[in-house]
Parts: sequence; C-alpha cells; structure tokens
Amino acid sequence: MLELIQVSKSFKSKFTKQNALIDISLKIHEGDIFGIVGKSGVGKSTLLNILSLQMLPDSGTFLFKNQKVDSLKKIQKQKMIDETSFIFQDFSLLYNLTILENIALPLKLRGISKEERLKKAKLMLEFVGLLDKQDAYPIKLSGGEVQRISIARALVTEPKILYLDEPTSSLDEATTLDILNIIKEVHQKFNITIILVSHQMSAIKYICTRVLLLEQGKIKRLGPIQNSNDFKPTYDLLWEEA
Ligand SMILES: Nc1ncnc2c1ncn2[C@@H]1O[C@H](COP(=O)(O)OP(=O)(O)OP(=O)(O)O)[C@@H](O)[C@H]1O
Repeated sequence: MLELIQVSKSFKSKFTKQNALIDISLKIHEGDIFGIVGKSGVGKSTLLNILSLQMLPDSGTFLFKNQKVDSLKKIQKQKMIDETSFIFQDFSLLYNLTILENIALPLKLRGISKEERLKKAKLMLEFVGLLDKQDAYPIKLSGGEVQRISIARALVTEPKILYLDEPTSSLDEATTLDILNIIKEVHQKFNITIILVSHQMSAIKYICTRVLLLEQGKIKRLGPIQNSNDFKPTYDLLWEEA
C-alpha cells in the first residue's frame, strides 16, 4: 500500500543541517497496524509526515498505492490525502464547537449536507461510546474522552489509512489501554491500515503487527513482532523472523 525506497530528509538552516531520515526503505501493507518507535529526535514524526503526504522527502521514492507521489498532479494528491486521517498527540479539537459539530467538521469541509454529516457524526460518536456528550463542548471532557472524539472525527470521512502520532502519550495507564482497545476495534471493524508513532513500547507491543525501530534517522530494525495481550510496562519488543 505504501512503499519508501531509500528515502532521506534533512532540515537545513543558515548554519546547520539536521539529517532527520537517512536511506529509509520499507513497505506498509494493507491492513497492517504498523508501529514506528524510537527515542526522541530519531525522525518518527518526520517519517509520519512523509507517509501521510504532508511533507516530501529530499530524495528517494515514495509509492502510495503503487503511484510515485512526486509525479502526482495536485488533484490526484488531494484524492489520496482524502483517503487518510490523522490523529495528533495534542487533541486538536475546536473548543468553540460542540462535540457533534467537531466530529462533523471534516464532512462540512468536503461539502457534505448538514443532515448527512450529522447522521454520520452521530454514528461515529456512538461507536466511541459518547453519544450522550453530543451537545457538550470539548472543555468539559477528560483527556481520554477528547481522544475518543478525535478518533470519531478521524473516522467520519471513512479513511483507508489512519495515522496516529503519540495518541496516548499524555494519558494515564488505564485510559491508554482504553484508547488502544478502541484503535484495535477500529482496525477490525473498519478494516483500516493504521500507522502509529509512539515511544511507549507497551502500546506498540499491545497493538502493532509490524514495527520499525528508528535510531538517529536510520532503520535499526524492521519486521513483525510478537503481540502481548497483557498491557504492562515494557522496554523491549520480541521480534519475529521477517
Ligand atoms: N521543521 C523542522 N525544522 C528543523 N529541524 C527539524 C524539523 N522537524 C524535525 N526536525 C529535526 O529532525 C530530527 C527528527 O525530528 P522528529 O520530530 O522527526 O523526531 P521524533 O522522533 O518524532 O522526535 P520526538 O519523539 O521528540 O517527537 C530532530 O533532530 C528535529 O530537531
């Protein structure tokens, strides 16, 4: 579904050059829950930004559904972006809109009628178990509830790929588990490819099928891992032979 071939990306300022990604080659298959792990500053978010079409690499090839991204016309690229959704770490809900309006917003931006978008938004709100909060404002919610709403909003456009950047890093352990279980359910129910950046090995071990471990912008390890049905603190992954 997504393939990078020898992709590199650096950030240049007047005096410095930071190599964020160096020679990354990988494939993400349809239906994967693909994890990207590594210490702070190793290039996880940069990689996610490239994979989600928000940033272009400096060199190398990026194939999105077998099509070279750098040769796409603007309209083709937008079509691909429309098949994706992104969930951020910092709960980016709009605080002047109700929960239901927040969830329906991506559909409004796509010109969907009010009746249709509220209907779809309600279904998603029901899926994340917060239908009773539809008229509340985000300020009234807990961190876990806000993240559930972010998931509902990301799903309302029926994406084929869902990108998550540290979705549980500011949540406590019980709420983290709750959100990870919802992500698992999303994967099963909607058959979406999921790409998750996290520095929490326990989260990666709990839900990911294949994982990339980055070290200083390079691939340290890439392949399938053994899942654990117990969610407990861990600092290691059990890699399977690819
Ligand atoms: N827009 C930018 N301008 C300049 N340097 C950047 C930019 N974005 C990232 N970098 C640098 O590129 C490197 C990789 O950053 P990136 O944010 O991808 O790492 P990360 O693994 O996601 O880190 P963290 O876990 O702390 O979020 C870092 O050295 C960072 O300072």
